[in-house]
Amino acid sequence: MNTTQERQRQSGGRAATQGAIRIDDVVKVYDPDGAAVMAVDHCTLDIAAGEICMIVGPSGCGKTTLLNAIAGFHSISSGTITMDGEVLCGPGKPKAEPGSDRIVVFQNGALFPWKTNLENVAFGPLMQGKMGKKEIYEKARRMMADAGLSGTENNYPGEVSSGLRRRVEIVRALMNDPKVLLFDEPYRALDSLTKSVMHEALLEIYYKNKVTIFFITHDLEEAIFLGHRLVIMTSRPCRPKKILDVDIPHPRDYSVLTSPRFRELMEETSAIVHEEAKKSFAAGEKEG
Ligand SMILES: Nc1ncnc2c1ncn2[C@@H]1O[C@H](COP(=O)(O)OP(=O)(O)OP(=O)(O)O)[C@@H](O)[C@H]1O
Repeated sequence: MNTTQERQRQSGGRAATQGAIRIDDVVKVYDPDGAAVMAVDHCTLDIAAGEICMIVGPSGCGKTTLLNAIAGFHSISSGTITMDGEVLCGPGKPKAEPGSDRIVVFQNGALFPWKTNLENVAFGPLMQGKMGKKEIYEKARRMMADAGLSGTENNYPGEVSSGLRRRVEIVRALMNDPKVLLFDEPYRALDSLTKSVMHEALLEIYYKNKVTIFFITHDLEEAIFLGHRLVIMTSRPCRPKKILDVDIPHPRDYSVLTSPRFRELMEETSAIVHEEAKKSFAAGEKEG
């Protein structure tokens, strides 16, 4: 079975056909004429369409720098990033154009508190003006229903639980039909019980939408639970130190956490993560 078929099997059937990201020999040096901070060091990584790719690495290693390069928020110094074979940034074009095909999901606090959940979800497409208002609201209601948000359409974000708010934030991003969702440690401050609710919500929404997910985390358990693949980065400057296929089939639920394979994968990876964290600590990187 090839990798795509395997991924298709693992993700529960229908495979995504768009949103393949290739990071090819990317280097990023901040302030090259001054302090010259090298954040990314000849990093190469292929992410398949519809893959949940978890990026794990110590504080300050350069994970967000990579995410920002994909999103088009920052330039790269050399190398190339492509999406579905098209150059996002590379030689002669150091910075990608930000676009609705790659959306950073800002979790917690990014909703307009004075708009209802439905109005928040419909906001982006309404502003873009590419679809009719009726069509947008129909789509918004349908996507909210798919994400378990029926009945909350007319509530304001402050009136629903934080779990439901975060679902609204993801649905708002998905309204733009992105190929890739980018998450930068969305659940870092949450206790493990709340996190587990968030993880299940994210997977539930993912199984219906199958976009590519680039997800940064410090939390190894979270990474193995959610990801098709785990990319463990070196301490700064970052590049993949170990890439691991998480061979636990999707759909997953919380029973996975106590399975022998999950524990094996934790054991296989925790020493590497710990080693890089120690290097990063010794180099004086601070908790971001
Ligand atoms: N605009 C900038 N100018 C100079 N240095 C920067 C800039 N942005 C980030 N850096 C440095 O680049 C390195 C990588 O930063 P980045 O935010 O990508 O790391 P990270 O792995 O996402 O960290 P964390 O997990 O703590 O969020 C850090 O040493 C950081 O201080």
